[in-house]
Amino acid sequence: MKKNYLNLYLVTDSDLALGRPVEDVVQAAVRGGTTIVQLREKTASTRDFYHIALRVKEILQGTGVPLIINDRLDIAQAVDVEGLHIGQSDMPYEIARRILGPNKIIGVSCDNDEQLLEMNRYDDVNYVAVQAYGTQTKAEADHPLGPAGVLRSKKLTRHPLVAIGGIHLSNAAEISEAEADGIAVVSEIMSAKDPEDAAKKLYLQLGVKNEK
Ligand SMILES: Cc1ncc(COP(=O)(O)OP(=O)(O)O)c(N)n1
Ligand SMILES: Cc1nc(C(=O)O)sc1CCOP(=O)(O)O
Ligand SMILES: [Mg+2]
Repeated sequence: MKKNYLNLYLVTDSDLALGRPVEDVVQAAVRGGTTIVQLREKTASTRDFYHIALRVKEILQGTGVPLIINDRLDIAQAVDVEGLHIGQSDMPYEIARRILGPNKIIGVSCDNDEQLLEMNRYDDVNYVAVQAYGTQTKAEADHPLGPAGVLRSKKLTRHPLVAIGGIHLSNAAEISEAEADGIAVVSEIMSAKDPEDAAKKLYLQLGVKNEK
């Protein structure tokens, strides 16, 4: 896996893909510099999610871009992807780690300082995620921190930090400057007319942290 693999984190949502197959958007986004992809398909059936994951895994084969599954430990295992993203209502971290083993990436969403500090108990968390700004994409996301709060979170956590929520071309640089190790986006890439170009432009906002 590449150093700085968290830099430009695409989280998918087929419903926002303007009718295009999610794998086409992923492929274009990776051409544009996306460094990690999470399949987040909240409305897909288990069978559909499984088949999308197989297709996206094939597309990412040989690119060095890890594939992460949102929420679904069973699908992460069945497709043997690189990792799993869990939040505070999902499988507890230590159970997911025990089942997936030491070599998989596991990222954990933290909605407040207590949850960030709780994750500091574990050496092997690969990253934590916090909310940057308000977003239309996830109705339940209601804890935006802004750049100052992202910087504060970075100082509280001992793990790499990903910021997500309302990140677009116009504000990606300020979140990157707030010492986030990665910025995660859904709509900015999934709903872009040209996802490759959208990823390229975002990548350029990340400055020196992108050195490989
Ligand atoms: C990179 C990243 N950060 C945060 C989330 C949100 O996870 P969660 O709180 O479990 O909410 P859902 O995505 O499951 O609705 C994420 N998926 N990815
Ligand atoms: C999946 C997700 N999680 C969030 C959180 O705050 O935990 S915000 C979010 C959606 C982000 O979408 P967009 O880039 O379109 O704003
Ligand atoms: Mg979740």
